[in-house]
Amino acid sequence: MCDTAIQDLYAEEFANCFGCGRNNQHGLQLKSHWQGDECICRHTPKSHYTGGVPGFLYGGMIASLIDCHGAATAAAAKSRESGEPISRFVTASLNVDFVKPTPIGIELEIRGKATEIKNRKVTVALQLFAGETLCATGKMILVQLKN
Ligand SMILES: CCCCCCCCCCCCCC(=O)SCCNC(=O)CCNC(=O)[C@H](O)C(C)(C)COP(=O)(O)OP(=O)(O)OC[C@H]1O[C@@H](n2cnc3c(N)ncnc32)[C@H](O)[C@@H]1OP(=O)(O)O
Repeated sequence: MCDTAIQDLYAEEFANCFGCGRNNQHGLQLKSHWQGDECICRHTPKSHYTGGVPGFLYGGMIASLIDCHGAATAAAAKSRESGEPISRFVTASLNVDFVKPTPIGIELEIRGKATEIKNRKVTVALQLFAGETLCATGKMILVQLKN
């Protein structure tokens, strides 16, 4: 696994995101790492992010985890393909399927893979696991910000 998180390579002006900005002291500060042929993010949500039934995670938080990790996956995949430094991608489209209720209290693992890279546009497929259980999947289209 690469030691440096993708988000720690974002330019300073793009490092303020609530979900993954290293400069956002009130945010989740998610970290994503390239491993093999995919990108991995691990996070244990706090209990107040419940969806209303204690012990289960709010769907909006699930979407946030997928969203930020998808952006990191796109940035890493594009950088690996082009040989250029990590750049910032933003979400143009985000689709989430909630497969099973997601428990709070255990570490979640989100796995991302780029399925298509076309110029500034990257398509990413994501899976969110709680232990061995697949709880959600995502499909995203991300666009590289222009310089
Ligand atoms: C300090 C500098 C500040 C800079 C400001 C940054 C603001 C960042 C915003 C804050 C974010 C904060 C972080 C967050 O929270 S990210 C979550 C929230 N996301 C946003 O707020 C993004 C808002 N949208 C936009 O800014 C623009 O629409 C973007 C940048 C996404 C594209 O507009 P842009 O003019 O750059 O590109 P383009 O229109 O030439 O498209 C390029 C390619 O992508 C394809 N495509 C596009 N959309 C879709 C779609 N929905 N489905 C399928 N495909 C889509 C399009 O067909 C084309 O493909 P192709 O025809 O070449 O094959």
